[in-house]
Amino acid sequence: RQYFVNADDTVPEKVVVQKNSPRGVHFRRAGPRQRVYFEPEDVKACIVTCGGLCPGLNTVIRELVCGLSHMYNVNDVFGIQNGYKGFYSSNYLPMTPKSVNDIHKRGGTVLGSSRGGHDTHKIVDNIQDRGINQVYIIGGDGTQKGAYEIFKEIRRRGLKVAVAGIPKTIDNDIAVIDKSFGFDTAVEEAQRAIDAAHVEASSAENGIGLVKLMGRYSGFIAMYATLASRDVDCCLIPESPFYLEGEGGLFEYIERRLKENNHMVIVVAEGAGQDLIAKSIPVADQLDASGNKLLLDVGLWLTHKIKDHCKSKKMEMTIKYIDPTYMIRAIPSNASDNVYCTLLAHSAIHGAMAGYSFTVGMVNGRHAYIPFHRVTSTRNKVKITDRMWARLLSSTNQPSFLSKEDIMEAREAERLANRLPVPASSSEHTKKHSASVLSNG
Ligand SMILES: Nc1ncnc2c1ncn2[C@@H]1O[C@H](COP(=O)(O)OP(=O)(O)O)[C@@H](O)[C@H]1O
Ligand SMILES: O=P(O)(O)OC[C@H]1O[C@](O)(COP(=O)(O)O)[C@@H](O)[C@@H]1O
Repeated sequence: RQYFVNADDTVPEKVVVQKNSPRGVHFRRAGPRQRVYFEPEDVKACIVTCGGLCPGLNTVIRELVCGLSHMYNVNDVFGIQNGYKGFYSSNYLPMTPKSVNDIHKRGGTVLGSSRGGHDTHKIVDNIQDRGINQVYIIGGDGTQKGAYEIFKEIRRRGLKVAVAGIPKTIDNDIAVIDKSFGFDTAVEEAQRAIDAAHVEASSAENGIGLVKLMGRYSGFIAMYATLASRDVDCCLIPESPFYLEGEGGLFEYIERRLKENNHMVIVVAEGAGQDLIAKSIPVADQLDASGNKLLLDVGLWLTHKIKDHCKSKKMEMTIKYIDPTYMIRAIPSNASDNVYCTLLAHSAIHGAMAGYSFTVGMVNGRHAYIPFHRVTSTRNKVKITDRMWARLLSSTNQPSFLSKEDIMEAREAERLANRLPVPASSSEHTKKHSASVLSNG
């Protein structure tokens, strides 16, 4: 992880508030001092939330409004309602420290959110018409891509406007940053669903509790919730392909586990096994308003598959499927996420007041300003060749579902992604594979 901070020439390595004076705030970075770019009395700021919900959205909104007012005496702050389209389709909502005082105790976002509706020109026209000069945008990777488009258009028009992206992702799939706000809360809340699944499973003969957790492309919540719980016997994530039938397959493991323990708990991330479902239920891909692929319900599919398998083996069993997705997303953030949200909001304010445009985030434990394109060009995923996944496998004792070739391919993909040299011990297979990947670009 070498990107942290100073990856763009407009981005300071570290900005620390040094002095709060009526004429403006001075900043210190590793080197020379910097005057603020905006005089507080000139600032007109707006805040928007886009994409799916995540615990902590209201805390970030609250801290942006209060931070601007308390740290900089900026009181001209507006909320954009219902995501990007709110820039041009609804009225702006004036926000004061008083009006946002209690919102962090509620889940969701007081501003509303939406998918789709990103029209760069209309958005920047409205920013320009209304004289807004600081735009705080809270959302996931799609939102940050949108923020980058807005920033580029603002730069093209030569406007004196700072765009600050605050990454939100309950899936923890945004690259570069250590973790997203709301993630801790989500893992904690997932325990309640896992506990319920465990109680149901252990109260029945051959009981199976199946819990689906979020994670379209990245299985972080499923992995951490499994590691935290210790009641989970099997965790399935998108990064680790699995199969049902035959030696080393999921059915064989289920049979064994039920024989040994009489019950079991399975956690599945929503993006796991999508290729298997598509093979058994061929349906055309559907997209949401933002262009994200709509996933098929792996929990429901797996429930039916397990039932059918047990029936064919004349095995009595009970399976209870729990999908707590929206319950997890909708709760307010916990104490540690509240602190993290506050720090993110404050960093965003300091950076914007200094005139920078960036995505803010914690990188290797330091608050950093990151160029938009660095967080949107890749996705953070669980590395199945890394020790965290190995720890999970040891903790659950589940099969890895991986062949030797799968592991070598995963290592090779990781090596190519990190541009590392071919290890001396690497087999001919790996060398051939890397040569073919390189020649295919
Ligand atoms: N490539 C893109 N360029 C511009 N705007 C985008 C892009 N991708 C998504 N958006 C906009 O960002 C918002 C949120 O995107 P979405 O993918 O739904 O959620 P998230 O930000 O959580 O990933 C939507 O309003 C969508 O139109
Ligand atoms: O709110 P919707 O449209 O049902 O979307 C559900 C999706 O939202 C998420 O909770 C978060 O997704 P985003 O990061 O794109 O907002 C995903 O885990 C889930 O697949």
